Formats: sequence, C-alpha cells, structure tokens
Amino acid sequence: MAVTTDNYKATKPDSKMPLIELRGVSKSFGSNVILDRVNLRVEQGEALVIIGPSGTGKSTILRMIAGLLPIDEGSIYINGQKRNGLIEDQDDPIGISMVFQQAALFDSLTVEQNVGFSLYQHSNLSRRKIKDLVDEKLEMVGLTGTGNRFPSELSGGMRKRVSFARAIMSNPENPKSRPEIILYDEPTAGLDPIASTVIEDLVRDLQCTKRGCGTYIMVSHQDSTIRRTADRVVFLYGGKIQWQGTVAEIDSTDNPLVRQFFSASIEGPIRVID
Ligand SMILES: Nc1ncnc2c1ncn2[C@@H]1O[C@H](COP(=O)(O)OP(=O)(O)OP(=O)(O)O)[C@@H](O)[C@H]1O
Repeated sequence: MAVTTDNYKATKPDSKMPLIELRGVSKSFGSNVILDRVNLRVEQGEALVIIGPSGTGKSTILRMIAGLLPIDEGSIYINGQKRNGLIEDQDDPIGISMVFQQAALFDSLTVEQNVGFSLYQHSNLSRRKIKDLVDEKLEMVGLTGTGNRFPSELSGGMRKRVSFARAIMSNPENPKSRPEIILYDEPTAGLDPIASTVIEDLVRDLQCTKRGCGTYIMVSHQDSTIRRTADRVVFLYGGKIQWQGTVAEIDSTDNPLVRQFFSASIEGPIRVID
C-alpha cells in the first residue's frame, strides 16, 4: 500500500488509530442537507449503534463507510487509509461487509449458492472447498442443513441469518477478504421479538468468536436491539451527532432528544413528520 500525505498514520503517529474515522463528512441529496460535517471514530472491537429518527441519515452513513455512496465533503479513513471515491475505485485496507435491511438474497439461488456467491464468482477454490466453507458459516448462524433450500422457503429471521453467513464469508487464500468490520442496517426490522432476540444474540456471538468479526456498526430503531447489542450509542439528528453514550447512559441522560426518542413522545425537540 502506498503511503501518501493523506495517510492518517503519517500525520498522527502517536495516536491510537481507529478502524474507521469520519472527519467532517457532509452529504446532501439535492438541496436536502442530510449530514453536516459529521465526525465519528470507530475503534477496533467496538460495537457501535447509530440511532435517531427516520430519515436522519443513519443508513447513509453506513453506505458511505461501505464505499457504496460518495461523500460530498470531508474524509473517510479506513484503518488509517483515506478512501478516495467509492470502493470500486480502490481496495480498502481491511474487509468491510454490509448486511442490508432486506436480506438481499438471490431468490433463484439456493442458500448455499447465496452464501458462497462471491467465492463462486471471484475465487479459484474448488466447489467442494466452497461448500465446506458455506457449511461452516451456516453452522455459525444456526442454519446447519439448509444449504439446499431456497430463500422463499425460509422465515424472515432465517433469511436474515443467511445474509449474516454471507457477510462473514471470506476466501482463506486472501486474508484481506476477511471482514474486520460488519455494517448492519436494521437487522431486526420486521422480526417478531423472539426472532429479534435470536439475531441480537447472533450479532454478539459473531463479535466474540474468532471466526466471526470483532467490530460492528449497526443502525437500529428497536429498543431491545439497541440495548442488547451496543457498547456505545450515537444519536444522529439534524445532520449532526447530538449525543453519544453507553447503553446505561440512555436512561440517565438529560439530553432532550434522547429522552423524547426513548419515550416515543410526540412532544419535544424532535420535529415530528406526519
Ligand atoms: N439516493 C438517494 N437520493 C435521494 N435522497 C436520498 C437517497 N438516499 C437517501 N435519501 C434521503 O436521505 C435521507 C436520509 O436517508 P437514510 O436512509 O440515510 O435515513 P435513515 O436515518 O437511515 O432513515 P430510516 O431510519 O427511516 O431508515 C432521507 O430523507 C432519504 O429520503
């Protein structure tokens, strides 16, 4: 990797380097300013949950970190390396996986073909080897024996778990493809409380197992998901990070935005959009 003047390691040799850093990131859609000079650091091993009212730009942040959406202003550093443009323009120094709100599976492919998709497309691994890797990932998400089924034959929670298995898939011959951070966009949206608990437990399990991924950023609206999966919570509103704290601090903070959000009240500083 070429070291340039944009390289964070070169400019801040003594500071602990975050895995992901947004510095002064802004994003507008037309005249609609969504993010206004947002700063955010995500440390190795952190479980960060971004919360805030609908339409405040939470998914936009994930898509920019994944390199799927260009930023207007500011910089994104991935493990100290500045990303220029989109992921297709430049390889990131670490693997980043994204789990989309809708599981985004190919309906015409089996579970095995979905989970192994990138390896079938982009690796020289044998079918046997890919199948073994798929089976290992399916076991990790509690879906052993489902490889031959189609997404339409699974429940919403199971489809979500298939998308988790796909997110943690990597090519053992290319260590850089192993995800070091997973971005989860509302992983429990639309699931019943019990299916949500299964997903929340799985998110934490994957963080703790060596074969999983130690760092994640999640967007969620679900109270239980926020409380059970966050080490740190950031509250986004009006284009800015307005508050951040631990799960315990959610209930002790005086921040009126956080209080209104968690009490689900229509009275307060958050503008209610009918
Ligand atoms: N590609 C796009 N083109 C135009 N507007 C967009 C685009 N993507 C997002 N937006 C707008 O940007 C705003 C932020 O969207 P985003 O999906 O990031 O919000 P969010 O906080 O994740 O919302 P929710 O909680 O409802 O999922 C919304 O007003 C949305 O309509």
